[in-house]
Amino acid sequence: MNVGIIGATGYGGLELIRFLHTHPEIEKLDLFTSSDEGNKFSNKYTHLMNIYDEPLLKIEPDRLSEYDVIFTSTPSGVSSQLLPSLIDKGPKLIDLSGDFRLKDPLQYEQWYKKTPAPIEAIQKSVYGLTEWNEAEIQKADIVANPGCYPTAVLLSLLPLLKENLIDVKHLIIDAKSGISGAGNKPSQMTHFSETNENTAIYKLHQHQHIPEIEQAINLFANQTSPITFTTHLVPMTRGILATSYAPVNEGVTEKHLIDALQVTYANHPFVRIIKEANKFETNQVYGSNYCDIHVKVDPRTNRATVVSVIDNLVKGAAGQAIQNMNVQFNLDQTTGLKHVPLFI
Ligand SMILES: NC(=O)C1=CN([C@@H]2O[C@H](COP(=O)(O)OP(=O)(O)OC[C@H]3O[C@@H](n4cnc5c(N)ncnc54)[C@H](OP(=O)(O)O)[C@@H]3O)[C@@H](O)[C@H]2O)C=CC1
Ligand SMILES: CC(=O)N[C@@H](CCC(=O)OP(=O)(O)O)C(=O)O
Repeated sequence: MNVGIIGATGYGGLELIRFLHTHPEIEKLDLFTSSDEGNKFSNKYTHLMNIYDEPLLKIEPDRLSEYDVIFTSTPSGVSSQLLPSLIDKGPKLIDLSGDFRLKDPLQYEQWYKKTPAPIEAIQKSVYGLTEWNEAEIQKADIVANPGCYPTAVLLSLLPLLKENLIDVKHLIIDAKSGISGAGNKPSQMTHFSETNENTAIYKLHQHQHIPEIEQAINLFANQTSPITFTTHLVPMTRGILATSYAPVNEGVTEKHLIDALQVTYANHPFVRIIKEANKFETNQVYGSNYCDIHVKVDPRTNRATVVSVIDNLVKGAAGQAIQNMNVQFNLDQTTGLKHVPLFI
């Protein structure tokens, strides 16, 4: 397969390169830039020296239809302009940004504060939460890869909501992310002296992943309710830990919750249900495409605590995007993604 990455110089792009480099079906991998045309990729990223020494390519929309797959790993508002004219023109399109995730363009405008993609393109896009939407992804010309937080949250909650085991109306989701979640463009929020020795809550009640999570809960679990979702920035590079709290419904025990998770993911190699967790931490999935989930019911409050961890750049971005590509091309989902987590 011939693959192009737009946004190759960003954090998501770098992870796409890392996994696609050893993917057995990739014959050609071209790296595109909007700001650094002609520069040798390894000048910028020395860890890829002798591996990707080719110059970065200029984005020429007319030539993108030559590829089998185009990944866009660009800030919001870029792929909404670039991809619509490529739909049905040959390449499978996989967008890592939020531009094609929300089905209601008004919601995109409200939460992203940007102009939405054309409605026809939004309608053709398929939400790429692989474990929950495989049949649609397989047929899709354009995949909207999920956000990092929604991936961690939805994988852990959907089985419980779908079986009506927990109460969505009283659901509270508290999530924490490493700083690479904010991309490689420095800002006041991500500056070392602002993040080191610090933990911050941000985008309170305004996070763009709130409507994405609500939309997916409706689509896959048939439940409609506004959710409470808060995000925190913690001083680490990678990782998301999402903790959700909800009352269990009448007659539901911890075993019911564990069974629902185990049954749902029995044939999904990247989701690991951890029954007994003396330790449960972001580092256990570092650098890998795993999502680990643990659940416990507190008998004193009758509330379930559901916790999940992912690497935001892998299962939360590039890894899941490649998993979706594998599905689109009828390959085993794990192709090119069998890396075990790094011990750090
Ligand atoms: N970081 C994360 O954990 C996750 C990120 N995402 C989403 O994925 C997307 C990429 O994220 P991330 O890699 O972190 O972001 P980065 O900021 O690290 O990288 C984005 C890249 O996009 C390129 N770019 C910027 N403007 C344009 C433009 N106008 N046209 C074409 N390319 C452009 C830049 O490369 P150049 O200047 O060379 O063109 C840049 O390196 C974002 O939408 C993000 O929200 C989703 C899930 C997780
Ligand atoms: C730590 C941090 O800043 N994380 C980002 C996640 C970015 C992302 O995945 O957002 P998209 O919906 O645009 O893809 C955030 O909270 O906005």
